[in-house]
Amino acid sequence: MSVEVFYDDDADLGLIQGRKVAVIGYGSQGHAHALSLRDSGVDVVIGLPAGSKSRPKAEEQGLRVLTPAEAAAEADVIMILAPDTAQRGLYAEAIAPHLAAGKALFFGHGFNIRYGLIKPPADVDVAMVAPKGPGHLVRRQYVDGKGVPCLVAVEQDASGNAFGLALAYAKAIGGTRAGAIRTTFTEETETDLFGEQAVLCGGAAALVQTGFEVLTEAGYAPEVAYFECLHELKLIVDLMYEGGIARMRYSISDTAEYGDLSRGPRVIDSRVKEEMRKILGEIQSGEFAREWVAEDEAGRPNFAKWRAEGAAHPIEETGQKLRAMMSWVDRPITETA
Ligand SMILES: NC(=O)C1=CN([C@@H]2O[C@H](COP(=O)(O)OP(=O)(O)OC[C@H]3O[C@@H](n4cnc5c(N)ncnc54)[C@H](OP(=O)(O)O)[C@@H]3O)[C@@H](O)[C@H]2O)C=CC1
Ligand SMILES: CC[C@](O)(C(C)=O)C(=O)O
Ligand SMILES: [Mg+2]
Ligand SMILES: [Mg+2]
Repeated sequence: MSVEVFYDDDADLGLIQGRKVAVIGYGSQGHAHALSLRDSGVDVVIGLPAGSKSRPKAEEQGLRVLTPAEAAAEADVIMILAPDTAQRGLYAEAIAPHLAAGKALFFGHGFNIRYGLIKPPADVDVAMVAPKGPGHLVRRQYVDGKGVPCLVAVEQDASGNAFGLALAYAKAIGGTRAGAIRTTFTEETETDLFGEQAVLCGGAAALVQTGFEVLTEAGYAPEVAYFECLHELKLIVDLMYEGGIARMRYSISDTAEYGDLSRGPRVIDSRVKEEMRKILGEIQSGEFAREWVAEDEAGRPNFAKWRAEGAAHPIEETGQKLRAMMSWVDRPITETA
């Protein structure tokens, strides 16, 4: 099945330049969207609670900051870029009372719509512009005249041109420079959750930590283990990113390639694939969403415990020492937010 991809020439920037956009939240995605929308000539206002620690960051960039309710009342396109778990309460308190026919409600991820946590009225457009990359990269690419590919979806087309409006928004943040792919809220949500849990974040972090543990428990120096299991991963992934797995295999030695082909499937075996299928099933059935919402409502006890355990893993201390020797690597986490 082929996907539809849209580029700059397919999008009419005028559609979003003619609207007032409220960006609710000013974190990883929020700052990138807001600054790039503004630089694309769009009238932007930021919505943040009175005590939010993001307020000074937005104000330093010369953006106008209101409360979420004030911003939602003023704007006719409302992009929700607060944490997924905060969105349901935020929507009920600050956004729903200010939605009116003709307005548009936008998301950067489909979680709350896919799992029925937010149910917008029928007379507003509901769309998604989801960059396929972290917010800081979205902004950096925009500033460099490039873009991060986006997924664009429409859940509800009250105006008859919700997709055109979403494409215009994607253009304003640089997404159509790289390509905007049409999808659905369900496809974006389920694949995004699966990717971050099984491969990109959960899978990759567990693979790296486990490799590091096996080497150090066998008596090898943590510094050497760090290079082998974490540092060089970027170099290998960069090759995959540029030309796929085939390009990576072309660049590595024959010895590495034979080890890759003969041993890789033993590490990621049929048991791992079965577990990945179970994880996908939990996402599709809503089990993961229910678990995460309940964890959040309970004050995130497991999240805090697992986060602390991860931070205390010996690979972090080794990495901190080694990265201090690599001035070109130890960049601050955020540059613009
Ligand atoms: N991180 C990423 O790169 C990606 C994120 N997404 C999606 O984008 C959305 C935003 O995620 P992300 O950018 O990571 O979020 P962050 O955690 O980086 O930032 C959240 C922002 O929302 C603010 N905020 C918190 N609570 C509220 C509230 N009740 N009302 C208004 N603002 C609030 C925070 O303020 P404060 O500083 O005060 O906490 C902060 O400015 C999510 O839907 C996520 O799934 C999609 C693609 C990639
Ligand atoms: C991979 C994590 C992500 O899905 C992302 C940056 O795209 C997220 O939710 O942060
Ligand atoms: Mg993602
Ligand atoms: Mg995600």
